[in-house]
Amino acid sequence: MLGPPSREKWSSDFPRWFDWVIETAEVYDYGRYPVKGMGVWMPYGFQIRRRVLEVVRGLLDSTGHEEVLFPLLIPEHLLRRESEHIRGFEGEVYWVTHGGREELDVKLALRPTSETSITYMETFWIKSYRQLPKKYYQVVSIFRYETKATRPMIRLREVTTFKEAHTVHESFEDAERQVLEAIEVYKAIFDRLLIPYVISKRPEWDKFAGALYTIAFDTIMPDGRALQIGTVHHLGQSFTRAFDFRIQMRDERLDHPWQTSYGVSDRVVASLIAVHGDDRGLVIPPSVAPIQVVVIPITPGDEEKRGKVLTYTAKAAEALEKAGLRVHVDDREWERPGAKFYYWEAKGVPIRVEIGLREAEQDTLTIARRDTLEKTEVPLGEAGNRIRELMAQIESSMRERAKSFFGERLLRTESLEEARDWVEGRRGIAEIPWCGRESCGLEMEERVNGKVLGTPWPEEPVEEGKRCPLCGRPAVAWIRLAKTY
Ligand SMILES: Nc1ncnc2c1ncn2[C@@H]1O[C@H](COS(=O)(=O)NC(=O)[C@@H](N)CS)[C@@H](O)[C@H]1O
Repeated sequence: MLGPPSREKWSSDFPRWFDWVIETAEVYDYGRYPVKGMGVWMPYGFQIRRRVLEVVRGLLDSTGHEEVLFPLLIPEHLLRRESEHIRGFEGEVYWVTHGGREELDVKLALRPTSETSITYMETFWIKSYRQLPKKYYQVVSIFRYETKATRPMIRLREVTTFKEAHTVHESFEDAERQVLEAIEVYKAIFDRLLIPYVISKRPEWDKFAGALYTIAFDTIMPDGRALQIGTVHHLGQSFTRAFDFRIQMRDERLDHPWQTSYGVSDRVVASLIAVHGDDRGLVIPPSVAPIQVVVIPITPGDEEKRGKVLTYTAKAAEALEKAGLRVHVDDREWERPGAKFYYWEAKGVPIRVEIGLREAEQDTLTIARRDTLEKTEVPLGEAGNRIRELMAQIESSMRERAKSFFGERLLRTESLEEARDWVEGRRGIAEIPWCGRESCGLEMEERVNGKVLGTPWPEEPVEEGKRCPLCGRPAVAWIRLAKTY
């Protein structure tokens, strides 16, 4: 074998690779639906999305979150209740102004996110600290009139896989504890999907509208640009004050409770596709692969031998299904084996099983793993266990490969020029010492020609003597910059 598939196109022209792979693997149809920034989940992609959401829901449900479902439409007066929030979203809101031929007397927003609608209903549901903490979440479509370049799954105007969690607490500290829990949940989600990330505290000038602070997860795309794949916000009492939401506190006082919110979106699927792909297509982690094993019979011309192969194929598929594997037999008559190999490699199926006359006569299976294309032959009787072991090996080698790729794209330097070359050169994230002042932070964005992602979370001390390269003051933190999506 020539070794694992190349990643030339995958890294040299990532946006085109991404468009190619989601179309070739029949994951997502983007660009043909006649509304900008809105795409269609096709059956295979919808299966991947469903399994990713199973991971997300599983981790939220097992940490005391309750799933809810709120209306899509938010009346203008609710959306405008929290001034910072509406200022942050003013330019991005879609409005509904008519019902049929009638003009509506109240404009209705398509939710850009749901802090306002959820806080409003919480004022009816929650009266006492005894009911806290409350942890709601929903998986919905949200709508944002994005003006930056829209991209499939990565920057949408209808974000179709938006998991938003909203929590209520009796104190700032308990909300802070919830921020930590949300970060642990997000770490678990991305670890399960083998997606590497850095966690940063967003700078004051780029936090979520209405939040006290924002903690963000960023991964790095094959072209060296960072992608924000999850965010956790401490909302303080911003929304509870705006909605005059008071409850009876432990000391009998009436006071405003404290909130957090945290979200992930279609970008989780986008980063799963991007981080693990190669020039042949998707490489899907076995745990979320819709099909884990595709069985391809290689039938000789002779009728009798063909029958032998197909009978054995059915027996093998049944044995693998009995072993609890998600199996698909590709017995399409009109496709040659080679074309089938490419078809299923593009779809990223972790394991391919080839069955020809030899396997049928020797009661064996030839197994090819998608990530490295390596082949082995195993007796049918051991195949279930061997494939399960192989899938575990695939997960850990995919995790390692993603981690080492990511590690090579983090640079720590005291030189602004080196940081600029790194970011300009789409090499990834650069970290430089920072004095903590906004003016220097914004100046660095100019000089490095990148976006400030923030500072490491949890906070890391900066060694003695490190100075901000712009003003010379002692550095209080390393600041991260990168090209971003
Ligand atoms: N236009 C978009 N397309 C795809 N994903 C997006 C888009 N806008 C935001 N996201 C994703 O959604 C996550 C949460 O969005 S957010 O604005 O940061 N936070 C909120 O809306 C809070 N209400 C927490 S749910 C982001 O971290 C990002 O990964």
